[in-house]
Amino acid sequence: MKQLKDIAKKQKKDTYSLSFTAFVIGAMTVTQALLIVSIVMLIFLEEKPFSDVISQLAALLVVFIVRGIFSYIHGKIGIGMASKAKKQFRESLLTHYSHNPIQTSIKGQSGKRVTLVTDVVDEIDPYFSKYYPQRILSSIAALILLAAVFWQNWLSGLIMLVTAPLIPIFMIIIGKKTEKKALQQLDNLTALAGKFLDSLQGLITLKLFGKGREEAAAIKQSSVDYRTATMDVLKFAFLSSLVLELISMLGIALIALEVGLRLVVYQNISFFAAFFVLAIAPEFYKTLKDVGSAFHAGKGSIAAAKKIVEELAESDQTITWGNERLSQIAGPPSIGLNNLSFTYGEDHFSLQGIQATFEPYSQIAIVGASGSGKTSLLHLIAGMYAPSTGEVLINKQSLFTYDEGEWFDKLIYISQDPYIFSGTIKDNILIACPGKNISEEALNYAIEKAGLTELIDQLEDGANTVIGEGGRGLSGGEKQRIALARAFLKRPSIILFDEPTVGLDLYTESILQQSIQELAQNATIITVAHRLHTIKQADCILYLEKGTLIGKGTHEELMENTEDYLTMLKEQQGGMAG
Ligand SMILES: Nc1ncnc2c1ncn2[C@@H]1O[C@H](COP(=O)(O)OP(=O)(O)OP(=O)(O)O)[C@@H](O)[C@H]1O
Repeated sequence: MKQLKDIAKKQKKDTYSLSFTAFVIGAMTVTQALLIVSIVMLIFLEEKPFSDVISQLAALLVVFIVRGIFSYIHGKIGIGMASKAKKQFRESLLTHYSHNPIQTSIKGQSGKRVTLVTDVVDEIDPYFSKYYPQRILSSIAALILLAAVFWQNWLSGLIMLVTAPLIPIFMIIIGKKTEKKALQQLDNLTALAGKFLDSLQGLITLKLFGKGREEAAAIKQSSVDYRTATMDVLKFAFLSSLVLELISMLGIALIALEVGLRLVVYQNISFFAAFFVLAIAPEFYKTLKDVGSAFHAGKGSIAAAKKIVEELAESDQTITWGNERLSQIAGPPSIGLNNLSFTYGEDHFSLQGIQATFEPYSQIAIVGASGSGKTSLLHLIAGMYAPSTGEVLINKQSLFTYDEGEWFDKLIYISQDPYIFSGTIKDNILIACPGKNISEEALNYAIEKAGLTELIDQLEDGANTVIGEGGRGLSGGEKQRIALARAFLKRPSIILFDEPTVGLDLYTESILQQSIQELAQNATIITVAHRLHTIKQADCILYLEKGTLIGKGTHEELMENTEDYLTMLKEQQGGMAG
């Protein structure tokens, strides 16, 4: 609630505009009642001709129009505030997610995140578009109406004063329950989104394992839970409307009784005052009732804001980069790993005290059994994770003292399964050099070097063929070659390469080896290596076991002095280690 209140308070101009429009609406409501009462009195009690009330009727029309226009403006301001607040929440979430992209993306939960950024942020809307403007309107207009009633008949004013607080008291009681239910509903919605996306992404695996029906049942259960939670929220909404309606009817009935008795039995009130009070009372209770309904919708927004704030508070390992320049340094820098340690969390896998130095233009291979921490080490060198202790040194200076953009300009990371974005082949290659003007020749050179020419020539739209989501699919080898084309276009001075473990086609294998050799002429290459060929030709091999660096040196050196290395190679390569 505080979060939303603060955002609303910051939009000062809008709050003042809302107060002004509320004042005009309140004043117009009183004027409208005065005009209606005087027209009725002139026509029915004083039996004046129609021509005598034309000016009042014209004034009434103007009041209707002014009230309508100001109500419209009031609503519009609320909608504007809602859109600003939603933009702010979306920006905070996107900044949060993009601050440390790797850390965020490895945790999965994409479905939950997409729902938070889209549907949950949309739930913020009613607070600003309904509740906040209505609260201002109701408090200002209700005061004006109350003052008008006190002016004509203090007793009716007193009844209003006593019955009116019942509405906010009831709102608070039911609001507490609603918020809990709304939170539950959002939990179920994010769970449903996560489950659905998960099943969609793993559809083929599920089908192959014959788990389609089971998964469909799980999704059904998830959607039933969401429906139940939604019905719970609606139950409270209906209950709330019913009680608000009852309170306002009770208030109006009491006033009607009091005015009727004084007019007919005691005859101590004028017809004008009685009629005026009866015209104002429904408007007074309506404005309070409206804030009650808007309050209910606003509670959903509070629950949504809580969910977003929780997400924003969840601490990712945020990395702060410095502003030392790297772009002036020609060629690859030296890379040092100084007592580097990292953990995914308490009781999780950790890398411990890695010590190594890589000279410029060297070829480094990281080897070890599956799960020994090779990819994690590569991520640490890339600056995607922050080490728990120790540091990565670039030209003897901590990596994080450098400018982030300049560091990522210098390196390329070729993962085992390069990500293909929805777009053309050309777009997918050009992402290697964002914002740069790349000539056709340079692009064609990269395509040729990556062995993509033949594939592109076969396609009707050539490099403009749409791939990725919504487009043509690509094989694992073709994806690898797209990643290589990115590298040729970028010409990085550091290449981090997670060698594919799955067997690639022979063509891609040979292209991969040739390309890496060519790229290596101008770069330092650090490879998570699985192929004996890569391992053998490395200048330095880091051999990892359960997150610890067990051996370091050339293939021959490790063969000689690290027994586990030999055993691992024999197991991996089927006895061809020598
Ligand atoms: N986000 C994570 N949270 C917790 N543990 C993780 C996370 N990512 C990886 N791990 C664990 O860290 C360990 C090292 O993983 P890593 O991917 O670095 O190994 P690897 O040597 O590259 O394995 P492979 O050769 O099979 O790819 C594994 O036990 C893995 O389960």
